[in-house]
Amino acid sequence: MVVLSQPIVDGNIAHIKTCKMAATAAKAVAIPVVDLSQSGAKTLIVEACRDLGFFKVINHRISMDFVTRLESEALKFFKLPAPEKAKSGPPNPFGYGSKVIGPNGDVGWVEYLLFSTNPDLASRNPSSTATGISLTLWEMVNEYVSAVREMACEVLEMIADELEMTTREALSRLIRDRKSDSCIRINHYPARPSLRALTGRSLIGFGEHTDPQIISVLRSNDASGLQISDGGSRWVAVPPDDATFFFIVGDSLQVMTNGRLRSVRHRVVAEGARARLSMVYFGGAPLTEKITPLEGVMEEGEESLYEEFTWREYKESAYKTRLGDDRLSLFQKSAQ
Ligand SMILES: C=C1C[C@]23C[C@@]1(O)CC[C@H]2[C@@]12CC[C@H](O)[C@@](C)(C(=O)O1)[C@H]2[C@@H]3C(=O)O
Ligand SMILES: O=C(O)CCC(=O)C(=O)O
Ligand SMILES: [Fe+2]
Repeated sequence: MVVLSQPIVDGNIAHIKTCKMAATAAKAVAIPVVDLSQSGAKTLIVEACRDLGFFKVINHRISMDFVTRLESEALKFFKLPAPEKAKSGPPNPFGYGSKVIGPNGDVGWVEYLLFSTNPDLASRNPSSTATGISLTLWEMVNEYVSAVREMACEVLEMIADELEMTTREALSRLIRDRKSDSCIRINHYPARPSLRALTGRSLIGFGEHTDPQIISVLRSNDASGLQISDGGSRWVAVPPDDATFFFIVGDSLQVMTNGRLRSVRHRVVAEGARARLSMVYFGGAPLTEKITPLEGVMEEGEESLYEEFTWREYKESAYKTRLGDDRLSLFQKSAQ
């Protein structure tokens, strides 16, 4: 028998949430575009981080040819038979996962690879020898992380500069640190063309959430699905753009700027017609680092909106929450 297409994620979808197609009808909000080669970039970045917590960059100097090759290599992994992929799982939290997101019962129409880039946690990544993950994929992911981290540092330095922090490196040093607790996730949302036609609803690929780290850098192929919250009750569809990188403000950056920059809720709706592949680098602080408003940002006499915590404390707390929970509210002073 010739297998023309294999079910990339196994059978039953009954437990995955759906949303009405109407909810996905995008409000016309322009996604801010920042040209990194322009002198006014830092002002535009900070404006976008205050308004939406989200923007995309052009003229970023990362080779798109390399990124496309990495994407094909990742797709080769996702096309492997399920038992081969399962050798790299279950995610704990790192490794291959299918439908299950995190440890607390969240599910979505997604399969993924999640790796830590923190050398101290490397032993928790799937071992490169027995997993179905090719050596080429490992090497390319590492090279990608280095390039994207550098771009994230450049952006964080512009933010520090614009907000008049004490040094340009006040933020970037945290993710340049050898002990930076960062990770990379490759998400694959298989195509499922019949669903929308049959039910008029779309499957939730990755439920709504904020990213806990400082900043996330997202790149996807040209399949749609990503939506961001406008801060109110509306979802804004983000038109895919495979030549750019999207930046997402994380909870830690919201705290370090005492709420000036805001972490944005986002989700992926698996629209079904085309498979979506996204790669997200999450830039996090070292585990022992205090996540607290930074000097230079605060006005005289201004108090922190948050209790003091380390990244380790925040991360441990985050991993006890469901994906859509408001994790920061647990640390908000007004909450007590
Ligand atoms: C449900 C969960 C998945 C998550 C850990 C958590 O308990 C809550 C935060 C989730 C999140 C969202 C952003 C990133 O994709 C992620 C890797 C992260 O750091 O926080 C995931 C976690 C995960 O998938 O393990
Ligand atoms: O796949 C995407 O486009 C977004 C995924 C995401 O938000 C995440 O992995 O945290
Ligand atoms: Fe996210």
